[in-house]
Amino acid sequence: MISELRFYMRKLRDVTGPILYWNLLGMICISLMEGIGIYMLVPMLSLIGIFEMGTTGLQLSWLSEWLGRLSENSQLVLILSIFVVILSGQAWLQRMQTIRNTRIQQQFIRTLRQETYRAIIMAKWSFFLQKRKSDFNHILTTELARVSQGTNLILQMAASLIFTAIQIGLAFWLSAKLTAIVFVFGLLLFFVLKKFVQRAKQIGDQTSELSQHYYNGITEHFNGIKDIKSNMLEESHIGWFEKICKRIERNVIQFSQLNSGTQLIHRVSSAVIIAAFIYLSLRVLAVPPASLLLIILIFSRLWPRFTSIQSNLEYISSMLPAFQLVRKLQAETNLSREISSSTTDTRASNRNTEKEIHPIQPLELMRSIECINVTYRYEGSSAYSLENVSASIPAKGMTAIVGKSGAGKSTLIDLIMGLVRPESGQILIDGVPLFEEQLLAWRSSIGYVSQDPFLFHTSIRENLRLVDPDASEEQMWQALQFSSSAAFVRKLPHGLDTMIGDRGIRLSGGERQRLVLARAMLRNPSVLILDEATSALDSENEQHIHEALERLKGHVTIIVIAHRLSTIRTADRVIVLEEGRVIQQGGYQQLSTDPVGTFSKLLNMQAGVVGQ
Ligand SMILES: Nc1ncnc2c1ncn2[C@@H]1O[C@H](COP(=O)(O)OP(=O)(O)OP(=O)(O)O)[C@@H](O)[C@H]1O
Repeated sequence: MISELRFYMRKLRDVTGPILYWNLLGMICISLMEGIGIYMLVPMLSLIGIFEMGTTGLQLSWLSEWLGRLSENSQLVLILSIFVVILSGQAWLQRMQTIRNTRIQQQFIRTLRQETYRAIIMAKWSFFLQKRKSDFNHILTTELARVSQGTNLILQMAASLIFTAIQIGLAFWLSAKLTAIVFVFGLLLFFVLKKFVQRAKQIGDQTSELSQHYYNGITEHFNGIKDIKSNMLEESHIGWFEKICKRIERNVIQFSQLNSGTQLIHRVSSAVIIAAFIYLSLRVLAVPPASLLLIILIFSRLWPRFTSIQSNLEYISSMLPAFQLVRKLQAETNLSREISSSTTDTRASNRNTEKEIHPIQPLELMRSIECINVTYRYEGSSAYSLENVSASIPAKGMTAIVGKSGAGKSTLIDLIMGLVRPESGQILIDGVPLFEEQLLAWRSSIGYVSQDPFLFHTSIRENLRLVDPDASEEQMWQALQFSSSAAFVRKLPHGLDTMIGDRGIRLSGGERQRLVLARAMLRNPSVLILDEATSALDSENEQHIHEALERLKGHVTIIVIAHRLSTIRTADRVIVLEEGRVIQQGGYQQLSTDPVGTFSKLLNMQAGVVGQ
């Protein structure tokens, strides 16, 4: 727990720099002023005649001597004026301090947010394969919000500690003996209540776990809403939701019970201690009433500070799991960084991020992509998804990868794109092994169109400009024409400015894929990889895509994961995969006429299905 706090305090200092020390200095001023303001009550009370400063044993004779030179009225006006000036100044400083605290907190949390987001997004693809995406959403929203709240509490706690130290100092000056007694009682209570702080941490752990559960659950439910509705699974999901909501409620109440419990103990003990003090002072020690008033004054200033420190400690402990989660995720992502040189450094990310991410010169594929004895299995899986795969993909030609579902087509593509690395074997680009250093250059030369194409919830224009912010209107229409999307985009209510995605126009799977194809082409890729949609394209669209690919042949290296073998009639090369192995490769004509080969069987099967 302490190491966690120390880590974040160090980070806070690194992020905010000297402003943090100014903040601490401000706190000291404020507490001094507050303390002086409050303890000025003593001379004021003595003026009113409630008690004699001398009788309290205070070292204030110089003050009373000095004041004695003024008339009684001037004394009162002077003291009250100083009182108002000090407390107003303190209020003004307090305001500045609050604003500075917010600045520090926001700067820190913004940095942490950017750092975490950057670290996640720069991680390797294999990292994402092992993680639930909703965990990232959860950490970037809920847990970071808790960290932000926790940071605020830490700053408050630092203020509280400084205030308390100064108050103790001032109180010591007024009466060392009394202060020491109050202080010892405070410390005693702190040790008695230590286990409450540990319990707060346990409740905080549960909070993190529950909110992660909640987040994952709702993300999954809304992703699968169509299945839920069509299979009438609403009730079971509502049941789950109600259960988790009740657990969250219980968790929050538990913390409130704990926190209010320690507050109660503090208050009750405060009443008991002060009553005991008064009794002892009056009956046993016969302390004069003026000193008694001073006891109450000191006690009433110090005790609430102890209470708030205890309460703050409990809150911070309950937030610590959020700090731990963020730190753990950052550590994991740093280990899974795509390229060791790509930075997650805060200062670097604050600079021109755009340039830092894209300074890469794309590669130009000239001869071929060769897979040599490539073997791969997913982490945690005992079975190989690809075993000893050797295949050749000629540059500027069209290569089709075919095979049944689960044969390993997507895995092979991921390896070729360098998204995952082979367990053994090599991928050669123009005869050169695909090393980490070239990875981004290689990937930036690839245009990839996935089976389930992704478009952002914004206009078509913005979606296209993602890959080339300077693309002209003409270039965009050319790309749309090429992917046979131009006709349907023209018919949309606002053409290129039509909003698409969740709350915009709903496009069909085929239309989405063609738009993503247009986007990929705007990038002018050296290699185009198309994971053909299994069902999204009707025969007319399929024909359009086929024509488009034909037009590209000879200029761009095309790799198609083909589910419909009719699209690849003109492929220069076909690679047939089965259970992670290459069982055939060659030209379309050659393989389709091989009567015993798997490819001709697949062709016959599809022809049979189509013919029915
Ligand atoms: N993330 C993963 N973790 C573990 N195993 C996986 C993962 N992704 C795929 N696999 C396994 O690897 C094998 C190859 O999968 P892959 O997705 O490459 O096949 P595919 O030919 O592309 O299938 P489809 O045509 O259905 O997309 C399958 O047995 C699959 O279960």
